[in-house]
Amino acid sequence: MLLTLFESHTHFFLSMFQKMILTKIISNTLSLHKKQLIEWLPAVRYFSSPTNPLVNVDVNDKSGIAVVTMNRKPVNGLSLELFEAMSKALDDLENNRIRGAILTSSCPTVFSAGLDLNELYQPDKKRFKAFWTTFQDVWLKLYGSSFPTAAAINGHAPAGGCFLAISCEYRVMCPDYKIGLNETRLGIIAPIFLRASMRNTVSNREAEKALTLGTLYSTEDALKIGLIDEIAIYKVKAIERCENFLAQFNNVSSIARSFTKRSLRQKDLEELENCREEDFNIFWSNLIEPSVQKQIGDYMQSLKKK
Ligand SMILES: CCCCC/C=C\C/C=C/C/C=C/C(=O)SCCNC(=O)CCNC(=O)[C@H](O)C(C)(C)COP(=O)(O)OP(=O)(O)OC[C@H]1O[C@@H](n2cnc3c(N)ncnc32)[C@H](O)[C@@H]1OP(=O)(O)O
Repeated sequence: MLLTLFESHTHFFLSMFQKMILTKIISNTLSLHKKQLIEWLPAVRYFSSPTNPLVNVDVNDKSGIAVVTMNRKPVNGLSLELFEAMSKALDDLENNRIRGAILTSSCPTVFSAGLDLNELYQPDKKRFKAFWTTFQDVWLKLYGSSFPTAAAINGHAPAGGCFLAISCEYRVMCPDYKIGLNETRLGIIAPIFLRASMRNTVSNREAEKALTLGTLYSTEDALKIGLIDEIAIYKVKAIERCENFLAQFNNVSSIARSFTKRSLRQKDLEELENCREEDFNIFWSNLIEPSVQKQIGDYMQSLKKK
């Protein structure tokens, strides 16, 4: 109660100095360790991210909500550089204690086409290792973020695109697009952390069906199975609906919310934390199989011939 009041009334006005004093007073009063208390304090400093051409972060000073826009034309293929930019943006958001984040895309009809197939085809081991490790980092930071997250899916979201959306806590999608985890259709085995996000979103039975069949769902069918939460007619509306979802947390203690989220997702996060190297080794050895390489190469050709 004390904390909720404290958060709602001080959100915009505290200076860093006041925050230090308050930290001292409250930590003395409640006999809390300073690090624990800092987690409770509201955001007081908003920022605009230094421009990165691949990821734009726009924080609304009033709501404290950040819109994170992926901007790698033509289809937001998830390359090492895009993952690095996302990883950095997620660190900045965490450090600046924003109220929530909305992930979206600047491509008019594609949220993200998933992993950049050029990273998977005839890969160089050193680069692929950096790529895979950064992919893992992005998932750990997005799925485990202390702030609430939502995805405004303004276009197709196959494979890695769907994976980013389901790592968020809420999804609003525009009509007439496709979303799903189609990895098995490409001869690729969904990695451990991707399976965790899917199980956390739809029922275990739907997750099993969707992953083994590699189904790409229409927006309407995705809503039916709970893969998305709402449909919005176009991107601006999708962002608005995500903002409405995030605004609901204004009346909830941020410490209670973030601890609860963390405890629900902890097992999945630890599962990957404990086997990052093994996860890489499994994927690397599968990826360089000649049959898998041929399948990826043929698939890339088929996309170009369209
Ligand atoms: C056992 C093996 C272990 C291997 C481990 C590896 C990974 C495992 C786990 C990870 C999970 C994630 C996996 C993935 O994400 S794999 C990527 C899967 N993605 C797809 O299947 C989507 C492919 N793309 C499309 O279906 C369509 O492009 C689209 C997204 C529906 C958009 O259609 P649209 O008509 O608007 O655009 P185009 O198709 O004309 O595409 C424009 C342009 O972009 C190129 N392109 C498309 N997708 C990708 C991509 N993923 N990577 C790189 N390039 C892509 C396409 O070829 C066109 O290029 P052009 O030169 O012709 O302009």
